[in-house]
Amino acid sequence: MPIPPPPTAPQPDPAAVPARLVLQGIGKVYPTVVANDDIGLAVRAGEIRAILGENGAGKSTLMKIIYGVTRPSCGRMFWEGEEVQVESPAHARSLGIGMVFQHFSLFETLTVVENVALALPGKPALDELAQRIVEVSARYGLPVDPRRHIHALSVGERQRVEIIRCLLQDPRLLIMDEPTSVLTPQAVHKLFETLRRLADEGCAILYISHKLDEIRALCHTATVLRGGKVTGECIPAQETPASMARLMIGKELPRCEHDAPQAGGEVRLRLAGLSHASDDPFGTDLRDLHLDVHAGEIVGIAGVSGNGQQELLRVISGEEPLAERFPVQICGVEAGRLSPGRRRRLGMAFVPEERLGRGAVPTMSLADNALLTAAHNQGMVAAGFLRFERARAFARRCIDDFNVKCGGPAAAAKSLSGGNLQKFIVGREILQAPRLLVCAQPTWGVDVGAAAFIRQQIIDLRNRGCAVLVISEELDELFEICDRIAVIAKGRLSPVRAAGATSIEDIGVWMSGLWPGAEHAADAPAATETPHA
Ligand SMILES: Nc1ncnc2c1ncn2[C@@H]1O[C@H](COP(=O)(O)OP(=O)(O)OP(=O)(O)O)[C@@H](O)[C@H]1O
Repeated sequence: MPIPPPPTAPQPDPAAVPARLVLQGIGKVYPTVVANDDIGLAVRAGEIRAILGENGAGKSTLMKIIYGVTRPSCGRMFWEGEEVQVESPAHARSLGIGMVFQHFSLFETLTVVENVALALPGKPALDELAQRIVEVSARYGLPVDPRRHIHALSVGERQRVEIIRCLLQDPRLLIMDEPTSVLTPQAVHKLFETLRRLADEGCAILYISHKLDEIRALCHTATVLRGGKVTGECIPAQETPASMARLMIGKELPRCEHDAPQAGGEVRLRLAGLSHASDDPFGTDLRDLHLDVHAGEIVGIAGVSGNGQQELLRVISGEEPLAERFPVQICGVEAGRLSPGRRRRLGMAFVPEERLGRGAVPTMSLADNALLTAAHNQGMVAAGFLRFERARAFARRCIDDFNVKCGGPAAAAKSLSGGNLQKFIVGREILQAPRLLVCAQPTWGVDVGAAAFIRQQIIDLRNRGCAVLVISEELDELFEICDRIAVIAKGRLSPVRAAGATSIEDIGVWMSGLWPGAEHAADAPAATETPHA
């Protein structure tokens, strides 16, 4: 992703500006872990402060305490000089605290406008509110349609709803927990302009992100957490991404090692003229997609969220079977009508973009979540009986090999920090030694050290002969790991280019639907492929 320009807002003079929020000695103890330990922190009007830390460092817990979602085990909190105990999110909102969550807090069966109405005091008229949503979304470059149902939105679109809902409340302290993880570069740019404007108007902002470039470009100050404790502070503009990564993880960042792809591998995934009408009236129809992914290569599909990625993933995974067999071919088998389980038995593994709900069942243990996708090929079923000890052992391997910080195989999926759950899900799929891995946003919300580790695991898997398809909005990531890259826009697939023969800038232009020959795309189909390298 291109680095947005440095902050234009002057850094507030700490002596002159009163602290809006002060925390003293905040602690939070869960049964298996001390999530926050004696945390002190202050944020002033007009200040944008980053909260940095590895997955599981305690950032979200601290933000949930400020927003009244979780009670601290100890410590004191002062809001504009007065000591407060925030009882609930409604209480936080009445003080002027708004929060954009990492995991969406939206009701799936309600529309955008109904969700927003729930967060506002009183009973706002829905038509008027819908109009305000349209205005705010246009002003801040966060397009959403207020009449759509949440379940029909991509994660990127849901995140826009969360941000708009927050902005409509005119917050005096805005907490953003990884707000840009699935936004496009243009939307990130717009969001930063908005945040700078809010800060200029006196709003204090606490900003959590694993994207160190963004933190350098946006934030005036940063507090670093490690193991639940404050381990340092810095001024991001005076640091490099590498020096901030060192502050966070306490060591140098590993670099991915990427050899040339193996030539001539067999086709493990073929889309053979895949067309599919979305059953959601606001969804994107897939139009005549052609793509081959070979053993021993990683193919990336870039694109702005909401351009057919969700529909494509459902059709490939089998969540939405087709009427015909041939348009989706997995490991040589025409699989368009097969169930997800049958496709997995052909050798496919799958990392969906939503980790809670699709990737894992929040209330189930990690061991039970391992059973859900790995039962058959990891010997967890014998004579019709489930072998729970095998599920526990496999979950333990995922935890150990992917360095998942958690209470063990019996921990509920929802008790893990976002990045740790992502590591678990990616580990669960990779450790099944698939012949084809399809993954969406594989490092969403994962800290820099763990993201580098996951990318290396994907590359190693490809080196062992697996075919990998990665669907992601992170162009940097796609260029780091992919051998070939295509773009999906308005349900069509661009030509596929060798990653070394194209650039982030070209792919960025293609993401708006403008690739060579695209002007004829409305009538002419078949995106052509460059030969497999
Ligand atoms: N409800 C809970 N029950 C038990 N443990 C929890 C719960 N919520 C969080 N934890 C644990 O507290 C620790 C801190 O988690 P937290 O979500 O605050 O980390 P984080 O820094 O926000 O991580 P990430 O960057 O991955 O989102 C983790 O070890 C997590 O497993």
